[in-house]
Amino acid sequence: MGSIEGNHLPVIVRVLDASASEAARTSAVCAKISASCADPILYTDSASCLQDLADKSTDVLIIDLETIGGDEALEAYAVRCPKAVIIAVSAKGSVSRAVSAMRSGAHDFLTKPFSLDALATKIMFQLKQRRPVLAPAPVEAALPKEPIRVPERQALKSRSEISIVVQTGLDRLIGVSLQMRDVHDQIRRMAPSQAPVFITGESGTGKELCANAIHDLSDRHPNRFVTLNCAAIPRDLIESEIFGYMRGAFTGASENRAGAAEQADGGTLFLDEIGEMDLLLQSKLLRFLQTGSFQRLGDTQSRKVDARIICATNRNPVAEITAGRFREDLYYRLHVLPVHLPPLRERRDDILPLAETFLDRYSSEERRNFKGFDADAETRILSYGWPGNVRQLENTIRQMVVMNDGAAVTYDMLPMVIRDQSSRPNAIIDLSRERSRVSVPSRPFGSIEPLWAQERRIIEDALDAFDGNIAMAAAALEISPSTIYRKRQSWTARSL
Ligand SMILES: Nc1ncnc2c1ncn2[C@@H]1O[C@H](COP(=O)(O)OP(=O)(O)OP(=O)(O)O)[C@@H](O)[C@H]1O
Repeated sequence: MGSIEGNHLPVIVRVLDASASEAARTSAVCAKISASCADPILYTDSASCLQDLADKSTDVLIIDLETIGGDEALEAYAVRCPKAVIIAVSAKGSVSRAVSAMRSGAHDFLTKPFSLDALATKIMFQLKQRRPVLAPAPVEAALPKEPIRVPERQALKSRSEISIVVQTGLDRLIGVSLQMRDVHDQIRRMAPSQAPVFITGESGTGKELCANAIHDLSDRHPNRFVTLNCAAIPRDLIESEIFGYMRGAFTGASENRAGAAEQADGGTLFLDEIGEMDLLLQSKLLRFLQTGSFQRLGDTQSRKVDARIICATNRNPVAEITAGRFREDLYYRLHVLPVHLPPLRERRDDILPLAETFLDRYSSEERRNFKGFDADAETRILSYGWPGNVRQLENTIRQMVVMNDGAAVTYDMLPMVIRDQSSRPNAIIDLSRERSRVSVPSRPFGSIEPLWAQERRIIEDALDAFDGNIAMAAAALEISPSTIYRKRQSWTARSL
């Protein structure tokens, strides 16, 4: 995104709407966003918009879904401007439409008629997520003193405060679990190096955020962080996207164009889903890594750039090498600094802090009043398996916020798939197995234990079964963690 890297270039806004008057009205949003905007570019037809998205820089794309033939068509636009903020608008708004548009690449959705203020708020929120406007600072100064910052549940910021918070580096990669503390630590150590980073982890575990954090904490942060998602680009276009092309190199190459490698000169090139690259292109990438030089498609001249490479995959790279789909020599070139992001189900301590952060974020954005989760909702959220990892958790919270309002998220607000855990046996932890590991303490035969003592025994059994992890014990007992804290206090009071 040309103007999104802290160099204060004007924001480039494109609006696609078959109705010229609607497009013109929408483009007036430029006057409302607190960033300097170039003259917005309006389109009433898809073809010219698609062409420009492929060839020219775009920071914000506002796109009418009826004009492009529905939310599924959105993907073709998103692929052409992977760094742009995309706001989908539609006269046929519904939650399923919004969710589907977001799945196809939109960052947000608005139902027509919408207010320009609402549109401006959404754009600014997304731009700030993407553009940490930082004064260049020495790396040490950029390092957060506290590695983890989780919003205090009771001390919610005001909406306006939340919307102007600009998070960078590790701040955005929320995690309090031991595993995530370890990841934060690795990121801090790897950031100053120039060596390639190889990030693995299931889809939605935060690989891109991790790559972003490494860039933000490196001395390359004043320059660009360029992402190329190899899975989102047709295989035969990946080469021209990475290395660029010269006019006439292929049909449709109407002008010379720099690829992602050149755009990332002095900065970081993030190759997401690298496992999707075909073998021929893998050998070109290897040559680029070995020599730092490459040729644009259709060019005879070699070019050199200085871009740090970070790549990510949700596949098992060793299995890919064994299967002959990934070059072993490329793997060893790239696999210098490995980072693995564990799935969310293996770091359950992160679930609540993440859920609360998303609740704050989307309540503020959607102007809702949520302050937290009630005990039942919290228990369900903590015990669910989250096969889609943090992305699924984020989308779930967002969907709940859009659909409901109140002070607390209740169990009934949870989507069916989370509530109805019996339909997804693998999605929940096997509590019976966990419980069977602890022996039940013997009790005197025939004696009646007071209720509080029975409760205490059950809760302590559960805590033992989960190595003292209160969140998991509470999830197993289907009570809120705060109930355990309260009960513990009452036992202490009894024994005084
Ligand atoms: N630790 C985290 N803290 C806050 N948000 C997170 C975290 N991890 C992931 N997310 C959010 O979850 C979503 C998915 O994250 P991201 O795109 O980084 O995952 P990914 O592993 O790269 O996924 P994929 O493999 O599908 O590309 C994003 O919206 C991101 O902001």
